[in-house]
Amino acid sequence: MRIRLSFERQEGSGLCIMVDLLRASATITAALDQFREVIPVADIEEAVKYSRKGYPVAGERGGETVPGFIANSPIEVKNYSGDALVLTTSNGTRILESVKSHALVGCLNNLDAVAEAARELSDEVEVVMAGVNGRFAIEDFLCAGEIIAAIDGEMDEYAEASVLAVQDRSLVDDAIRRSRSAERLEGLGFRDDIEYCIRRNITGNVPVYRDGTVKLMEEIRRLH
Ligand SMILES: O=C(O)[C@H](CS(=O)(=O)O)OP(=O)(O)O
Ligand SMILES: [Mg+2]
Repeated sequence: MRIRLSFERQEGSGLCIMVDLLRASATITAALDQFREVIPVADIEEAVKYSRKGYPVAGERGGETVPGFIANSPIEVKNYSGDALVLTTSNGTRILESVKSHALVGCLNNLDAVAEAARELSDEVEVVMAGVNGRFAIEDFLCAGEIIAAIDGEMDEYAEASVLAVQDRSLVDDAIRRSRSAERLEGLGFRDDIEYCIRRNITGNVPVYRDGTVKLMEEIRRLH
């Protein structure tokens, strides 16, 4: 298994895992307990169009919930259910929309499940850290490191660095809690989301982005 780590953009064209720990990856992973699919859209205007058609819509900019939308929050989405949830976020949904073919969505909540799915689907995987508006985000790097360690394969140097960075889980948790993203979210009243996002392996959900929509891997298998 060959594993490479990239920032913000998929470099290759095969299977990738999009990692946006705070919070798009966790929100999508949780939402698929409540919705059959999540439709990621890059801009608020597009989300509003869906909203006018009656779709439930979630999203934020800079962490602040768009007025009238559901928060980009793995905790808050659990209060809603339906066929499809439309989601627009500052980073994660934008990165998904730029993916060339298909992507798994990875976070700490589904760490082992997403690693196992990657091993099953391909002998080569690219982990893509979302970052924050073009800037490196430590929470995505550390989450990527845990996922890459769980996949266990031949790594490029960037991937290896991320694995070396996650040898001590309590240091990882501290760094995530002290991250710029966590500080911003805490200031906006989303402290519980940070604690939720840090939890490992609380779900077997493996979201798969393909053809503009995200569904559970088992749902895609059922349909094909
Ligand atoms: O809503 C979030 O947690 C972040 C906000 S920010 O861009 O880090 O300010 O968006 P996400 O797309 O989930 O990184
Ligand atoms: Mg983020």
